[in-house]
Amino acid sequence: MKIGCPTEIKPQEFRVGLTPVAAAEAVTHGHEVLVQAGAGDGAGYMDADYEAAGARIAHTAEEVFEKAEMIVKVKEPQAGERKMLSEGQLLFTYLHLAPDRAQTDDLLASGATCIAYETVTDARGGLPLLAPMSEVAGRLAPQMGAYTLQKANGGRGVLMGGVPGVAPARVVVIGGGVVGTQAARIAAGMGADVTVLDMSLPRLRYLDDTFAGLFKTGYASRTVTAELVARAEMVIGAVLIPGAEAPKLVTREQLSSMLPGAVMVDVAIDQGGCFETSKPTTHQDPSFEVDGIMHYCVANMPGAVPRTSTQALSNATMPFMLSLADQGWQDACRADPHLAAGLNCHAGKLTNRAVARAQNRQAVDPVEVL
Ligand SMILES: NC(=O)C1=CN([C@@H]2O[C@H](COP(=O)(O)OP(=O)(O)OC[C@H]3O[C@@H](n4cnc5c(N)ncnc54)[C@H](O)[C@@H]3O)[C@@H](O)[C@H]2O)C=CC1
Ligand SMILES: CC(=O)C(=O)O
Ligand SMILES: [Mg+2]
Repeated sequence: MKIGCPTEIKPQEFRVGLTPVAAAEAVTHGHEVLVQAGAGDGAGYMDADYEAAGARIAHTAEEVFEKAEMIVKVKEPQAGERKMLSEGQLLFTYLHLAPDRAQTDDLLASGATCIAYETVTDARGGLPLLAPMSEVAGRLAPQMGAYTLQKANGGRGVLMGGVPGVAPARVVVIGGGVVGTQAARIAAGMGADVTVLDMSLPRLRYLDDTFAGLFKTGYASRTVTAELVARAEMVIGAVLIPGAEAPKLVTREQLSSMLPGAVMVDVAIDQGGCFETSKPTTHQDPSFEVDGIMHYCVANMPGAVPRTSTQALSNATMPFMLSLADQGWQDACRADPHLAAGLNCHAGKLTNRAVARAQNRQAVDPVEVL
């Protein structure tokens, strides 16, 4: 199969869809790999590294999109990239379609087959292609939040760990999955007073058994959430209902009950955000203020550490990329229902129920297109 990897064009996105190691693996499997010139620069991979791995360098994104049967990327295709997709082409990347009607329209119109990293599942109920980036974003969230908490950056002027005789910052993490767990670990490591809220009792049990003493857990009822949010210096939003738009768990009205200069880090922003006042921001201009509360809502947080993130993402995507290339998408999805769960669009049809529900559209079962 001809596999193409274009340069990411989302603002301040320096990750790349294929590492030279992944390219070499695909070449060993007998595939042709075409990488856009400079695609790996931001992550520290030079064109020569890809050539040494057996890939060819394309001068433009147009060439990659025109020649490749499968496009491997990181971020959802931007409007200009969507115009270059063609019928029968396979796109393997993050999509986050639920809150993004314009992208959904374009992908359906292209006739391409689109497999979204974030809805591929595993046998333990996890999301194996979202998890590595959730680990990165979770570990970054307290770091970004702590910077935003500094007075000069609009925050309350509170140090995460406090100092002897002065209390640490109170941090509330809503959602105790991959992002939430990593965020809580780092925030606690910085010395903050951390509570993780979730609605899943098995998850709370796991967190309590594993991290007792490091951070506290709480059941995410509206009342408990509102009480803790009102007293927190930092709130980290980390909920997920796979494929669906994030539920709004902190309303605009609640902001007036919060500490002035408190910081809300909405990691769930790529699924629409879990605070009513969130809107997506970029690494260039990451935070904004509403009613005295700072909001950090960068939708591609792992792009800030592209070297770590590219390696972590590629470790997870490589086996799936290889089975798509070796078997073709239909046989690969027939053989692996967890990969089939990643199918979001095929030949103008929407194939993910949660996305269809979020956008009030019809979906067909992926099984029908296999
Ligand atoms: N902004 C960024 O750069 C990135 C964003 N993300 C996003 O972060 C979010 C979280 O991802 P993961 O941690 O991997 O998901 P996960 O599935 O591991 O965890 C989500 C947790 O939220 C809990 N939850 C669901 N509804 C809830 C509610 N109403 N109240 C409290 N808890 C609730 C679930 O029980 C689960 O434990 C996703 O939207 C994901 O797309 C992930 C990576 C990067
Ligand atoms: C998961 C995701 O959206 C990201 O890594 O940017
Ligand atoms: Mg994202």
